[in-house]
Amino acid sequence: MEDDDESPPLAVRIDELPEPIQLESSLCSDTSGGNKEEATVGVTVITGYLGAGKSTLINNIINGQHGKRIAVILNEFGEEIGVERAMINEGDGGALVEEWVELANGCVCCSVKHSLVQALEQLVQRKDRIDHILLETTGLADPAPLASVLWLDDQLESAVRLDSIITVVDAKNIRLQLQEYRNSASFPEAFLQIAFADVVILNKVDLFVVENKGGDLITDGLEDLQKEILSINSLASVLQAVRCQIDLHEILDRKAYGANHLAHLESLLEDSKTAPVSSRHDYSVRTLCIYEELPVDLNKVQLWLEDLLWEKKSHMDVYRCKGVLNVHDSNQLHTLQAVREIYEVVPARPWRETEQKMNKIVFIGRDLDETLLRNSLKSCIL
Ligand SMILES: Nc1nc2c(ncn2[C@@H]2O[C@H](COP(=O)(O)OP(=O)(O)OP(=O)(O)O)[C@@H](O)[C@H]2O)c(=O)[nH]1
Repeated sequence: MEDDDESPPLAVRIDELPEPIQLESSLCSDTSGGNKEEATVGVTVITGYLGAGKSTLINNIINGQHGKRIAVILNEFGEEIGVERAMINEGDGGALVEEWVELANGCVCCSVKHSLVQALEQLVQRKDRIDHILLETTGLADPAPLASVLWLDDQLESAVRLDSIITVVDAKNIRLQLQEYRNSASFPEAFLQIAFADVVILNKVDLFVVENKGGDLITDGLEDLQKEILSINSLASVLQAVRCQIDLHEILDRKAYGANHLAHLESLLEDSKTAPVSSRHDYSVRTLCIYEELPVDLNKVQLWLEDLLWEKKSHMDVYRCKGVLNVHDSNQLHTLQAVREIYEVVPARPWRETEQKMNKIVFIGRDLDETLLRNSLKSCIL
Protein backbone atom coordinates (compact mmCIF):
# COMPACT_ATOMS: atom_id res chain seq x y z
CA MET A 1 0.00 0.00 0.00
CA GLU A 2 1.12 3.56 -0.62
CA ASP A 3 1.12 6.49 1.78
CA ASP A 4 -1.78 8.25 0.12
CA ASP A 5 -3.67 9.08 3.26
CA GLU A 6 -0.72 11.18 4.43
CA SER A 7 0.03 12.82 1.07
CA PRO A 8 -1.58 16.21 0.52
CA PRO A 9 -3.44 16.57 -2.78
CA LEU A 10 -1.38 18.21 -5.51
CA ALA A 11 -2.83 21.26 -7.19
CA VAL A 12 -1.42 22.47 -10.50
CA ARG A 13 -2.48 26.03 -11.27
CA ILE A 14 -2.89 25.75 -14.98
CA ASP A 15 -3.76 29.42 -15.40
CA GLU A 16 -0.15 30.28 -14.49
CA LEU A 17 1.48 28.12 -17.13
CA PRO A 18 3.23 29.55 -20.25
CA GLU A 19 1.69 30.86 -23.49
CA PRO A 20 -0.53 28.53 -25.49
CA ILE A 21 0.59 27.30 -28.89
CA GLN A 22 -1.54 26.97 -32.02
CA LEU A 23 -3.32 23.65 -31.93
CA GLU A 24 -5.85 23.82 -34.75
CA SER A 25 -4.83 21.52 -37.59
CA SER A 26 -5.83 18.26 -39.14
CA LEU A 27 -4.36 14.84 -38.78
CA CYS A 28 -4.12 12.70 -41.82
CA SER A 29 -1.80 9.81 -41.52
CA ASP A 30 -0.76 6.95 -43.73
CA THR A 31 0.99 5.18 -40.93
CA SER A 32 -0.78 2.95 -38.49
CA GLY A 33 -2.43 5.03 -35.78
CA GLY A 34 -3.21 4.18 -32.21
CA ASN A 35 0.01 2.25 -31.48
CA LYS A 36 0.91 4.53 -28.61
CA GLU A 37 -2.34 3.76 -26.85
CA GLU A 38 -0.98 1.15 -24.52
CA ALA A 39 1.83 3.42 -23.34
CA THR A 40 -0.35 6.43 -22.61
CA VAL A 41 -2.65 7.43 -19.80
CA GLY A 42 -6.27 7.60 -20.87
CA VAL A 43 -8.38 10.67 -20.13
CA THR A 44 -12.11 10.21 -19.72
CA VAL A 45 -14.02 13.46 -20.14
CA ILE A 46 -17.20 13.58 -18.09
CA THR A 47 -19.74 16.11 -19.17
CA GLY A 48 -23.44 16.70 -18.64
CA TYR A 49 -25.98 19.29 -17.71
CA LEU A 50 -25.99 20.89 -14.25
CA GLY A 51 -27.13 18.41 -11.64
CA ALA A 52 -27.25 15.45 -14.02
CA GLY A 53 -25.02 13.30 -11.78
CA LYS A 54 -21.41 13.91 -12.83
CA SER A 55 -20.05 14.05 -9.28
CA THR A 56 -22.04 10.95 -8.40
CA LEU A 57 -20.39 9.15 -11.31
CA ILE A 58 -16.91 10.28 -10.28
CA ASN A 59 -17.58 9.06 -6.76
CA ASN A 60 -18.57 5.68 -8.13
CA ILE A 61 -15.48 5.48 -10.29
CA ILE A 62 -12.93 6.45 -7.66
CA ASN A 63 -14.48 4.04 -5.19
CA GLY A 64 -15.02 1.26 -7.71
CA GLN A 65 -13.31 -2.12 -7.69
CA HIS A 66 -11.24 -1.73 -10.84
CA GLY A 67 -7.78 -1.52 -9.29
CA LYS A 68 -6.88 1.64 -11.18
CA ARG A 69 -5.15 4.65 -9.64
CA ILE A 70 -7.18 7.58 -10.82
CA ALA A 71 -6.48 11.32 -10.91
CA VAL A 72 -9.43 13.68 -11.03
CA ILE A 73 -9.41 17.08 -12.72
CA LEU A 74 -12.28 19.41 -11.99
CA ASN A 75 -13.10 22.16 -14.40
CA GLU A 76 -15.41 24.47 -12.52
CA PHE A 77 -15.47 28.19 -12.10
CA GLY A 78 -13.58 29.72 -9.13
CA GLU A 79 -15.75 29.64 -6.05
CA GLU A 80 -17.41 26.38 -6.93
CA ILE A 81 -14.23 24.37 -6.65
CA GLY A 82 -14.42 24.02 -2.88
CA VAL A 83 -17.99 22.79 -3.05
CA GLU A 84 -17.18 20.38 -5.81
CA ARG A 85 -14.22 18.88 -4.03
CA ALA A 86 -16.09 18.57 -0.78
CA MET A 87 -18.67 16.44 -2.57
CA ILE A 88 -16.19 13.90 -3.75
CA ASN A 89 -15.00 11.09 -1.57
CA GLU A 90 -11.25 10.74 -1.96
CA GLY A 91 -11.08 7.05 -2.61
CA ASP A 92 -11.96 4.89 0.38
CA GLY A 93 -12.57 1.93 -1.89
CA GLY A 94 -10.53 0.09 -4.52
CA ALA A 95 -9.15 3.08 -6.39
CA LEU A 96 -7.08 5.85 -4.88
CA VAL A 97 -7.22 9.50 -5.81
CA GLU A 98 -3.59 10.27 -6.33
CA GLU A 99 -3.72 13.84 -7.52
CA TRP A 100 -6.11 16.73 -7.64
CA VAL A 101 -5.78 19.45 -10.22
CA GLU A 102 -7.84 22.56 -9.89
CA LEU A 103 -8.60 24.50 -13.02
CA ALA A 104 -9.37 27.97 -11.74
CA ASN A 105 -10.03 31.22 -13.61
CA GLY A 106 -11.58 30.00 -16.77
CA CYS A 107 -13.22 27.29 -18.70
CA VAL A 108 -11.14 24.50 -20.22
CA CYS A 109 -13.03 24.87 -23.45
CA CYS A 110 -11.95 28.43 -24.17
CA SER A 111 -9.19 30.28 -22.37
CA VAL A 112 -6.99 27.64 -20.85
CA LYS A 113 -7.06 24.64 -23.11
CA HIS A 114 -3.36 24.45 -23.83
CA SER A 115 -2.61 24.90 -20.18
CA LEU A 116 -4.81 21.92 -19.55
CA VAL A 117 -2.56 19.83 -21.76
CA GLN A 118 0.45 20.98 -19.80
CA ALA A 119 -1.25 20.19 -16.52
CA LEU A 120 -2.00 16.72 -17.83
CA GLU A 121 1.60 16.29 -18.85
CA GLN A 122 2.72 17.26 -15.36
CA LEU A 123 0.38 14.68 -13.93
CA VAL A 124 1.63 11.87 -16.12
CA GLN A 125 5.26 12.59 -15.32
CA ARG A 126 4.36 10.49 -12.31
CA LYS A 127 2.89 7.91 -14.62
CA ASP A 128 3.96 5.05 -12.40
CA ARG A 129 1.42 6.39 -9.91
CA ILE A 130 -1.50 7.09 -12.25
CA ASP A 131 -3.44 4.73 -14.48
CA HIS A 132 -6.25 6.93 -15.64
CA ILE A 133 -7.46 10.54 -15.50
CA LEU A 134 -11.02 11.78 -15.13
CA LEU A 135 -11.77 15.28 -16.32
CA GLU A 136 -15.09 16.70 -15.22
CA THR A 137 -16.15 19.70 -17.23
CA THR A 138 -18.51 22.40 -16.11
CA GLY A 139 -22.16 21.64 -16.73
CA LEU A 140 -22.45 24.13 -19.54
CA ALA A 141 -19.29 23.35 -21.48
CA ASP A 142 -19.19 22.39 -25.13
CA PRO A 143 -16.91 19.33 -25.03
CA ALA A 144 -15.65 19.67 -28.62
CA PRO A 145 -12.59 21.91 -28.10
CA LEU A 146 -11.55 19.76 -25.20
CA ALA A 147 -11.77 16.62 -27.30
CA SER A 148 -9.77 18.28 -30.05
CA VAL A 149 -7.03 19.35 -27.67
CA LEU A 150 -6.65 15.92 -26.10
CA TRP A 151 -6.84 14.13 -29.40
CA LEU A 152 -4.32 16.46 -31.01
CA ASP A 153 -2.05 16.20 -28.06
CA ASP A 154 -1.69 12.51 -28.77
CA GLN A 155 -0.21 13.56 -32.10
CA LEU A 156 2.14 15.92 -30.24
CA GLU A 157 3.55 12.81 -28.59
CA SER A 158 2.33 13.54 -25.14
CA ALA A 159 1.75 10.73 -22.69
CA VAL A 160 -2.01 11.28 -22.51
CA ARG A 161 -4.76 10.28 -24.88
CA LEU A 162 -8.45 10.99 -25.03
CA ASP A 163 -10.14 7.74 -24.04
CA SER A 164 -13.79 8.72 -24.36
CA ILE A 165 -16.38 11.38 -23.68
CA ILE A 166 -19.10 10.36 -21.24
CA THR A 167 -22.22 12.47 -21.04
CA VAL A 168 -24.44 12.12 -18.00
CA VAL A 169 -28.07 12.89 -18.80
CA ASP A 170 -30.84 13.51 -16.27
CA ALA A 171 -33.61 11.23 -17.53
CA LYS A 172 -36.26 13.30 -15.83
CA ASN A 173 -35.25 16.63 -17.33
CA ILE A 174 -33.62 15.89 -20.65
CA ARG A 175 -36.86 15.48 -22.56
CA LEU A 176 -37.99 18.88 -21.37
CA GLN A 177 -34.71 20.40 -22.51
CA LEU A 178 -34.97 18.73 -25.89
CA GLN A 179 -38.65 19.60 -26.35
CA GLU A 180 -38.11 23.22 -25.41
CA TYR A 181 -35.78 23.41 -28.35
CA ARG A 182 -38.63 22.73 -30.76
CA ASN A 183 -40.44 25.86 -29.63
CA SER A 184 -37.52 28.25 -29.47
CA ALA A 185 -34.62 29.51 -31.49
CA SER A 186 -32.13 28.75 -28.75
CA PHE A 187 -29.77 25.84 -29.02
CA PRO A 188 -29.20 24.02 -25.75
CA GLU A 189 -25.79 22.68 -24.82
CA ALA A 190 -27.56 19.44 -23.97
CA PHE A 191 -27.65 18.67 -27.70
CA LEU A 192 -23.92 19.22 -28.07
CA GLN A 193 -23.16 17.13 -25.03
CA ILE A 194 -25.17 14.22 -26.46
CA ALA A 195 -23.81 14.73 -29.97
CA PHE A 196 -20.19 14.48 -28.82
CA ALA A 197 -20.68 11.58 -26.42
CA ASP A 198 -19.15 8.15 -26.85
CA VAL A 199 -21.27 6.96 -23.94
CA VAL A 200 -24.49 8.53 -22.67
CA ILE A 201 -25.44 7.59 -19.12
CA LEU A 202 -29.19 8.00 -18.88
CA ASN A 203 -29.19 8.67 -15.16
CA LYS A 204 -31.95 9.08 -12.55
CA VAL A 205 -34.20 6.52 -14.19
CA ASP A 206 -35.72 6.00 -10.73
CA LEU A 207 -37.33 9.42 -11.13
CA PHE A 208 -38.77 8.29 -14.43
CA VAL A 209 -41.00 5.82 -12.65
CA VAL A 210 -44.62 6.96 -12.71
CA GLU A 211 -47.87 5.60 -11.36
CA ASN A 212 -50.35 4.40 -13.97
CA LYS A 213 -54.13 4.59 -13.63
CA GLY A 214 -54.21 1.26 -11.85
CA GLY A 215 -51.74 2.49 -9.24
CA ASP A 216 -48.83 0.42 -10.57
CA LEU A 217 -45.36 1.88 -10.89
CA ILE A 218 -44.10 1.86 -14.47
CA THR A 219 -41.24 3.39 -16.46
CA ASP A 220 -43.34 4.04 -19.51
CA GLY A 221 -41.51 6.09 -22.13
CA LEU A 222 -37.94 5.33 -21.11
CA GLU A 223 -37.26 3.33 -24.26
CA ASP A 224 -38.61 6.18 -26.37
CA LEU A 225 -36.31 8.56 -24.58
CA GLN A 226 -33.38 6.30 -25.30
CA LYS A 227 -34.36 6.25 -28.98
CA GLU A 228 -34.59 10.02 -28.97
CA ILE A 229 -31.03 10.24 -27.68
CA LEU A 230 -29.88 7.75 -30.30
CA SER A 231 -31.55 9.76 -33.03
CA ILE A 232 -29.25 12.64 -32.12
CA ASN A 233 -26.18 10.42 -31.81
CA SER A 234 -26.64 6.86 -32.96
CA LEU A 235 -22.96 6.04 -32.42
CA ALA A 236 -23.17 6.49 -28.67
CA SER A 237 -23.72 3.64 -26.24
CA VAL A 238 -26.66 4.53 -24.01
CA LEU A 239 -26.61 3.06 -20.49
CA GLN A 240 -29.57 3.44 -18.14
CA ALA A 241 -28.61 4.03 -14.51
CA VAL A 242 -29.71 4.97 -11.03
CA ARG A 243 -27.12 7.10 -9.24
CA CYS A 244 -24.75 6.42 -12.14
CA GLN A 245 -24.24 2.85 -10.98
CA ILE A 246 -22.91 1.10 -14.03
CA ASP A 247 -20.33 -1.51 -14.89
CA LEU A 248 -17.11 0.50 -14.92
CA HIS A 249 -15.73 -1.66 -17.70
CA GLU A 250 -18.31 0.03 -19.90
CA ILE A 251 -16.72 3.42 -19.40
CA LEU A 252 -13.02 3.09 -18.55
CA ASP A 253 -10.50 2.24 -21.28
CA ARG A 254 -12.94 2.43 -24.17
CA LYS A 255 -10.21 3.73 -26.51
CA ALA A 256 -12.92 5.48 -28.48
CA TYR A 257 -10.42 7.56 -30.46
CA GLY A 258 -7.87 4.88 -31.30
CA ALA A 259 -7.95 4.12 -35.02
CA ASN A 260 -7.56 0.42 -34.43
CA HIS A 261 -10.26 0.35 -31.79
CA LEU A 262 -12.71 2.56 -33.62
CA ALA A 263 -15.90 1.99 -31.70
CA HIS A 264 -18.64 0.50 -33.79
CA LEU A 265 -16.22 -0.41 -36.58
CA GLU A 266 -17.62 -3.91 -36.81
CA SER A 267 -21.24 -2.79 -36.55
CA LEU A 268 -20.53 -0.11 -39.14
CA LEU A 269 -19.38 -2.83 -41.49
CA GLU A 270 -22.23 -5.18 -40.65
CA ASP A 271 -25.21 -2.85 -40.94
CA SER A 272 -24.16 -2.08 -44.48
CA LYS A 273 -26.02 0.89 -45.90
CA THR A 274 -27.60 2.55 -42.90
CA ALA A 275 -26.60 4.17 -39.65
CA PRO A 276 -27.07 1.84 -36.67
CA VAL A 277 -30.31 3.65 -35.79
CA SER A 278 -32.18 5.78 -38.27
CA SER A 279 -33.40 9.23 -37.27
CA ARG A 280 -37.05 9.64 -36.52
CA HIS A 281 -37.13 12.79 -34.44
CA ASP A 282 -37.35 16.16 -35.99
CA TYR A 283 -34.22 17.74 -34.51
CA SER A 284 -31.76 19.71 -36.56
CA VAL A 285 -29.01 17.80 -34.75
CA ARG A 286 -29.02 14.24 -35.99
CA THR A 287 -27.06 11.27 -37.23
CA LEU A 288 -26.96 10.28 -40.87
CA CYS A 289 -25.04 7.75 -42.86
CA ILE A 290 -23.74 7.69 -46.45
CA TYR A 291 -22.56 4.64 -48.33
CA GLU A 292 -20.67 3.78 -51.54
CA GLU A 293 -18.92 0.56 -52.52
CA LEU A 294 -16.49 1.70 -55.23
CA PRO A 295 -12.95 2.73 -54.22
CA VAL A 296 -12.27 6.38 -53.54
CA ASP A 297 -9.29 8.62 -54.18
CA LEU A 298 -7.84 9.46 -50.76
CA ASN A 299 -6.67 12.90 -51.88
CA LYS A 300 -10.13 13.79 -53.07
CA VAL A 301 -11.63 12.61 -49.79
CA GLN A 302 -9.19 14.82 -47.91
CA LEU A 303 -10.05 17.86 -50.02
CA TRP A 304 -13.75 17.21 -49.55
CA LEU A 305 -13.38 16.85 -45.77
CA GLU A 306 -11.36 20.04 -45.58
CA ASP A 307 -14.03 21.95 -47.51
CA LEU A 308 -16.69 20.49 -45.25
CA LEU A 309 -14.97 20.73 -41.87
CA TRP A 310 -12.61 23.67 -42.25
CA GLU A 311 -14.09 25.95 -44.89
CA LYS A 312 -17.68 25.01 -44.04
CA LYS A 313 -18.50 25.71 -47.67
CA SER A 314 -21.76 23.81 -47.48
CA HIS A 315 -22.88 25.52 -44.24
CA MET A 316 -23.32 22.24 -42.42
CA ASP A 317 -22.19 21.98 -38.83
CA VAL A 318 -20.48 18.61 -38.51
CA TYR A 319 -19.68 17.69 -34.89
CA ARG A 320 -18.54 14.12 -35.18
CA CYS A 321 -17.86 11.78 -38.03
CA LYS A 322 -16.78 8.15 -38.08
CA GLY A 323 -16.44 5.77 -40.95
CA VAL A 324 -14.55 3.30 -43.07
CA LEU A 325 -13.04 3.96 -46.49
CA ASN A 326 -12.31 1.70 -49.42
CA VAL A 327 -9.21 3.48 -50.70
CA HIS A 328 -8.10 3.00 -54.30
CA ASP A 329 -4.92 0.94 -54.71
CA SER A 330 -4.90 -0.16 -51.08
CA ASN A 331 -5.84 -3.47 -49.51
CA GLN A 332 -6.14 -1.73 -46.14
CA LEU A 333 -9.45 -0.81 -44.58
CA HIS A 334 -9.02 2.88 -43.68
CA THR A 335 -10.85 4.42 -40.74
CA LEU A 336 -11.99 8.01 -40.67
CA GLN A 337 -12.73 10.02 -37.55
CA ALA A 338 -13.44 13.69 -37.04
CA VAL A 339 -14.23 15.89 -34.08
CA ARG A 340 -15.30 19.29 -35.43
CA GLU A 341 -12.52 20.50 -37.74
CA ILE A 342 -9.96 17.88 -36.80
CA TYR A 343 -9.96 14.68 -38.75
CA GLU A 344 -7.87 11.56 -39.09
CA VAL A 345 -7.71 8.94 -41.82
CA VAL A 346 -5.70 5.86 -40.89
CA PRO A 347 -5.15 2.43 -42.48
CA ALA A 348 -6.47 0.16 -39.74
CA ARG A 349 -6.18 -3.41 -41.03
CA PRO A 350 -6.34 -5.39 -44.28
CA TRP A 351 -9.81 -5.99 -45.72
CA ARG A 352 -10.94 -9.53 -45.03
CA GLU A 353 -11.67 -11.79 -47.97
CA THR A 354 -15.23 -12.31 -46.82
CA GLU A 355 -15.86 -8.60 -46.37
CA GLN A 356 -17.69 -6.32 -48.76
CA LYS A 357 -15.29 -3.41 -49.36
CA MET A 358 -17.15 -0.18 -48.82
CA ASN A 359 -17.05 3.48 -47.94
CA LYS A 360 -19.42 4.21 -45.15
CA ILE A 361 -19.42 7.44 -43.19
CA VAL A 362 -21.66 8.34 -40.28
CA PHE A 363 -22.06 12.06 -39.60
CA ILE A 364 -23.42 13.64 -36.43
CA GLY A 365 -24.19 17.31 -36.82
CA ARG A 366 -26.60 20.15 -37.34
CA ASP A 367 -28.30 21.02 -40.62
CA LEU A 368 -26.77 18.06 -42.42
CA ASP A 369 -27.62 17.93 -46.13
CA GLU A 370 -27.85 14.26 -47.01
CA THR A 371 -27.97 14.72 -50.81
CA LEU A 372 -24.95 16.98 -50.80
CA LEU A 373 -22.93 14.60 -48.61
CA ARG A 374 -23.88 11.65 -50.80
CA ASN A 375 -22.91 13.48 -53.99
CA SER A 376 -19.64 14.65 -52.47
CA LEU A 377 -18.66 11.11 -51.58
CA LYS A 378 -19.64 9.96 -55.08
CA SER A 379 -17.38 12.60 -56.57
CA CYS A 380 -14.41 11.05 -54.72
CA ILE A 381 -14.87 7.74 -56.53
CA LEU A 382 -12.21 7.07 -59.14
N1 LIG B 1 -33.12 10.39 -7.59
C1 LIG B 1 -31.90 10.40 -8.05
N2 LIG B 1 -31.04 11.38 -7.68
C2 LIG B 1 -29.79 11.35 -8.15
C3 LIG B 1 -29.35 10.34 -9.03
N3 LIG B 1 -28.06 10.58 -9.34
C4 LIG B 1 -27.72 11.71 -8.69
N4 LIG B 1 -28.76 12.19 -7.96
C5 LIG B 1 -28.80 13.40 -7.14
O1 LIG B 1 -28.80 14.52 -8.02
C6 LIG B 1 -28.10 15.60 -7.44
C7 LIG B 1 -27.02 16.11 -8.37
O2 LIG B 1 -26.05 15.08 -8.51
P1 LIG B 1 -24.52 15.44 -8.79
O3 LIG B 1 -23.79 14.17 -8.91
O4 LIG B 1 -24.03 16.43 -7.81
O5 LIG B 1 -24.69 16.14 -10.19
P2 LIG B 1 -23.60 17.02 -11.00
O6 LIG B 1 -23.87 16.78 -12.44
O7 LIG B 1 -22.23 16.74 -10.50
O8 LIG B 1 -24.05 18.46 -10.58
P3 LIG B 1 -23.30 19.87 -10.92
O9 LIG B 1 -21.88 19.73 -10.45
O10 LIG B 1 -24.09 20.88 -10.14
O11 LIG B 1 -23.41 20.08 -12.38
C8 LIG B 1 -27.57 15.10 -6.10
O12 LIG B 1 -28.45 15.52 -5.10
C9 LIG B 1 -27.58 13.59 -6.27
O13 LIG B 1 -27.74 12.91 -5.05
C10 LIG B 1 -30.29 9.31 -9.41
O14 LIG B 1 -30.01 8.38 -10.19
N5 LIG B 1 -31.53 9.40 -8.90
